[in-house]
Amino acid sequence: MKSVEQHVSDIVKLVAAPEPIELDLLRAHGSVLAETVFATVSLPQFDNSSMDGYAVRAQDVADASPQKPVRLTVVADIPAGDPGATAIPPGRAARIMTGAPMPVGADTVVPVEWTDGGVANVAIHQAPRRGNAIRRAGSDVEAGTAVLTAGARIGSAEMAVLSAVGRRSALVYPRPRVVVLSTGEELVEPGRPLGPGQIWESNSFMLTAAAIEAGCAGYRQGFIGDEPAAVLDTLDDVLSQADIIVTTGGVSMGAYDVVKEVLARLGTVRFEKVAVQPGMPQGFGTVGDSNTPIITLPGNPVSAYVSFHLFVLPALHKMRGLPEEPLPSVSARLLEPVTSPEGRRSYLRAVLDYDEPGAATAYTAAPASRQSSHQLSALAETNALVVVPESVTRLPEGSVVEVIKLPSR
Ligand SMILES: Nc1nc2c(c(=O)[nH]1)N[C@H]1C(S)=C(S)[C@@H](COP(=O)(O)OP(=O)(O)OC[C@H]3O[C@@H](n4cnc5c(N)ncnc54)[C@H](O)[C@@H]3O)O[C@H]1N2
Ligand code: MOO
Repeated sequence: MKSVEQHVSDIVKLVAAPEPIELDLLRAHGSVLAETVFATVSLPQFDNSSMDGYAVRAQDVADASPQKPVRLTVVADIPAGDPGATAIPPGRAARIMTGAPMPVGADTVVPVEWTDGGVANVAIHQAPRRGNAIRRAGSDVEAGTAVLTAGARIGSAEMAVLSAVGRRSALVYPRPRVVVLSTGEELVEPGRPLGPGQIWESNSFMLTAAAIEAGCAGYRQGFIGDEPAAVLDTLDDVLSQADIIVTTGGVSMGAYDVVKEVLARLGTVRFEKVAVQPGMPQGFGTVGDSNTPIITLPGNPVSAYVSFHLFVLPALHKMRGLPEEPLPSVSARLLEPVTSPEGRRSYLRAVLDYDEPGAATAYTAAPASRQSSHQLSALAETNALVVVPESVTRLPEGSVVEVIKLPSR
């Protein structure tokens, strides 16, 4: 049987690294930055007030106290957005709002709470230190510095930085479009009634969500029955919308394993057994004139979920322009004994907990009691995968094992 590493490597080789494109900011959300972004101006660009209050000269209010408030004439009102042309003479104040530029002549802001809030005149009853409540030009970002480096994932924080330095668009690796298609004559759309022998379809929902969680644009094509012509037609339809197609079901040994039958005829898709549990029957290749990559996962829901994380995620990372790195893992102490088939590497669903910071391993792993590949309820109850090597068939409670943390769990 093929090793897990070989299968990961084959699938990663199957997909291409992305070409960068310029995208408008909100469309760039979730993409990976393909350029380093420099600030063309300083942020803030000008000294401004960090509080609503009064712009003054510190020396004019140095003696202010509750017993002897200092009274100043207010000569101007400076809202945020003021062009900053105001000047105050000695012994005068200007009412100033948060974010408004400091007037020429003032060196300090007195918060409104330290005053009587006067409009024509103001009584100040607490002396500020010089420079109080002023945000200096360049105190956030200096002009010419890099604010984001190539490779950054554009989330809400990066969106804030890009727009604040005046960028309307960015050079990015766009999110790969992942089309998810399931097969099976027994499948019924959730929300519709079930007939005898039927089940509600879940794989395409699960994997579309997983693709979106992985930073891709996930599209649920839904599911089709076991009719080869329908499978071919549907694949043809989705080719133009997909950077990669992920299918589930129909890849084992059954008489109706339609994905295998149809794609094997197209010639470029290989079907293999990988030494893994769950997720042994796997396939990958390309379809159509566009040579669109296709990964065919097994239909059992837990097998599809685990194989997505083991085999599809690394490819999606490459397609997003991210470095190839495995999912993070830690060493943990097993809270229950586990078993595993000889010659296959098991990935057992488990709850990983941070337990005793002082102990040899600070983590514990509690394997789910339901480990069969149809027992999908265990997926939502767990957050990690315990790895049991190919040569190991049982491990007692207390064994220290490698545990992979599942993303977004
Ligand atoms: N004689 C053999 N039988 C099986 C073998 C084998 O080596 N020899 N391998 C088993 C393993 S391991 C797996 S995994 C499955 C893979 O089967 P397929 O990929 O062909 O998937 P199906 O037969 O279509 O479905 C399997 C199972 O999963 C349910 N399913 C399928 N699609 C969905 C969906 N979209 N949503 C929810 N549930 C789904 C389906 O009803 C079946 O129960 O083969 C074993 N058999
Ligand atoms: O290898 Mo299959 O994926 O267990 O159920």
